[in-house]
Amino acid sequence: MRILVVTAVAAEADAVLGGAGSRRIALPGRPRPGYGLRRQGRLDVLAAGVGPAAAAAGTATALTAADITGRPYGLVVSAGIGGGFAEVAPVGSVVVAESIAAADLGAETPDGFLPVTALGFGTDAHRPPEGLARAVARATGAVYGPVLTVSTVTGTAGHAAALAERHPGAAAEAMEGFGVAEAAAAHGVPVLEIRAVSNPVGPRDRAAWRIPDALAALTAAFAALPDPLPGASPDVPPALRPDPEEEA
Ligand SMILES: O=C(O)c1cccc(C(=O)CC[C@H]2O[C@@H](n3cnc4c(=O)[nH]cnc43)[C@H](O)[C@@H]2O)c1
Repeated sequence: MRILVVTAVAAEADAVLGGAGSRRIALPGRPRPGYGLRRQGRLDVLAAGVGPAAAAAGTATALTAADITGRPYGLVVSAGIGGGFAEVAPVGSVVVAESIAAADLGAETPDGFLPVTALGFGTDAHRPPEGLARAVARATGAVYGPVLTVSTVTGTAGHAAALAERHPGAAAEAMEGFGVAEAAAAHGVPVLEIRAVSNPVGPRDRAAWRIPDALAALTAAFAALPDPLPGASPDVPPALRPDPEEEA
C-alpha cells in the first residue's frame, strides 16, 4: 500500500524519512523552496507548509496527481511535532490521533465557542480507522487520544484549559491535521495523525520547545510502524472504489 505522509516543514519530513535515502518526485504546481514530495519505499513524504490551508492544498494536489497517474494512495498520515496537553502527553512523547478536531473552526459568542457544526455547516472532526490507529499507537508506544488542529498556537494557560474542557481527553494540538483529513476525506482515503510532542500546550515559551528531541521521537515512531499496516485498506484504483451514494 502506498502511503502519503504530510508534514508542515522540511525538518519534519527529514525526521519521518529517518536519514535514509529518498527520491524527489515532481508535483503539479510550483512548490515553494524547501517544500515538496520525496519517495522512500512505500512512503511518499510531502512538506506542504504550516497551517490547515497549506496542508489541505498540498494533500489534495498529491492525492489528485496519484489518482490521475493510476497509483492512488491507500492511506494519508499527517505527521510532525506538536504541543502536548501535559497531563496526557508530556514533552518527548508521541501521540496517535483518536480524532482530528478543528478546534477553532466556528464562532465566538458571549456564551462561548460554537463549533462550525453548531452553525449548521460542514464537519468539525474526522475519525481515523480505530483498529489501525490503535495498532499504530501500540507499535510506536504512543498515547492514543484526540489531536486538535488550531490556526493559532495556544499561548496561555486559560486557553489551554478551555480547549481541554471542550475536548475531553485532548492529547495534543498542532496546525495541519484537520486540513490533511479534509483532503483525504474528499478523496475517500483513510487518515491518521502522528505527533511527537515538542512543547506543552500553555503559556508561550518558545525557548523551551524541545524540537530535536521531538524530531528524534518522530523518527523512532516511523521506524516502528508495522509493515504492512494492520487493517489498512489495500490500494483500490478510484474507478473501482464504491460510490457512497449508490451504497446508501
Ligand atoms: O525550528 C526548527 O528547527 C523547526 C523544526 C521542525 C518544526 C518546526 C516548527 O516550528 C513546526 C511548526 C509546526 O509545529 C507544530 N506545533 C508544534 N507545537 C505546537 C503547538 O504547541 N501548537 C500548535 N502547533 C504546534 C505545528 O503543527 C506547526 O506546523 C521548527
